Amino acid sequence: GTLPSPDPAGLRAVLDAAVGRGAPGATARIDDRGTVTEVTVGLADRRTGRVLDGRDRFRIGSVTKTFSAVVLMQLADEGRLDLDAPVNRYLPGLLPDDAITVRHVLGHRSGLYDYADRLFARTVPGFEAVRTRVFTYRELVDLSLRHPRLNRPGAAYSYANTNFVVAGMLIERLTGHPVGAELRERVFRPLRLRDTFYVHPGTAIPGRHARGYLTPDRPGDALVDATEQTVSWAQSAGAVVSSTRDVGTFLSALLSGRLTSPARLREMRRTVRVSDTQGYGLGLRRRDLFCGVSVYGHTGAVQGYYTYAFATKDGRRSLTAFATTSNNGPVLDTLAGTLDSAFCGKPPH
Ligand SMILES: C[C@@H](NC(=O)[C@@H](C)NC(=O)CCCC[C@H](NC(=O)C[NH3+])C(=O)[O-])C(=O)O
Repeated sequence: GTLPSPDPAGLRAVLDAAVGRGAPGATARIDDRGTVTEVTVGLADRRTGRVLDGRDRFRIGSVTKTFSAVVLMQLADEGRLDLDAPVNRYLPGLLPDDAITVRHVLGHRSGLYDYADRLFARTVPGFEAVRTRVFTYRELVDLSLRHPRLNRPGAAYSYANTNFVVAGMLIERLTGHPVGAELRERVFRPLRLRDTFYVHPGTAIPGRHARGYLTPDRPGDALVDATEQTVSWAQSAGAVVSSTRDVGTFLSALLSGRLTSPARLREMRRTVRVSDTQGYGLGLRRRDLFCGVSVYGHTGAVQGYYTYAFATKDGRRSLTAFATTSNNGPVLDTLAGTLDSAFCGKPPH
């Protein structure tokens, strides 16, 4: 059916609230079959006072997981990957349990522990300890395997960055190319995503970008400029840099069936329950909004940057929003309101 019109005033109110709760800047872009609504509030750089621009690039964090999943779904379409095969068939001896399949990994049902929980138990020291470090995939998986698994393979949803590190290892093993090269060839170039880069292990965001500020755990402590980091702790789980326009283009292309076969797209959208209003498919989140619309995409949280990137099931309308802080629950919860403004229109009075 037809969606309510987007609510630009509501969108601005949400972004103003996010800035009011501690984000230096926030921006959102709705693309409704070519009709674009864009709202931007606050600063790109607190030191120089440069104001945020809707075209500024930023770190999309776990929205990267959707990009990595697309590469593996394409390999499945090409007959080079069996989603129900054990990961260990392609990466012998990697995981302690042959029963963990590729599908379990892409749906966060492997039970593998999320090493990021340990790395970032103390937010700022944890970040400072890894911000210039370069990890191998194997080191990250080994960090996870030091801990007991959370569930038997396939038995439950338990989010872990480890799963999309394994996804990156699968991409490199199956193609013989680095993840960045596969993302460029299969997604960035075909869709002409000129603001989108897989940046690892370099720490600099290419071109004009928003600076990201990490909120410390202790209230009142100064924000930490987290813009430059290797994101080596995440890589194929979180290292893509992009823009609101490019992420919207990507999600619309994916959900309108331009990146995979219809069968693979159906598999990506087949979700397991995360909560009453949320599900997780393969590298894809589903959120059910109060107005009865379900949207598909991903959230992101990398030091200094929160992202919401979702689109309608057919990809005809997309919303990409980011705020230039992280580790700030009120900002993350506030930013979720961009979905309501984008897909549910004006709230019922
Ligand atoms: C949530 C999102 N996940 C991601 O984007 C991945 C890449 N990020 C994380 O797992 C959080 C790492 C800690 C961030 C740090 N937090 C702390 O350090 C907390 N002690 C921060 O907020 O910057 C998703 O999949 O939806």
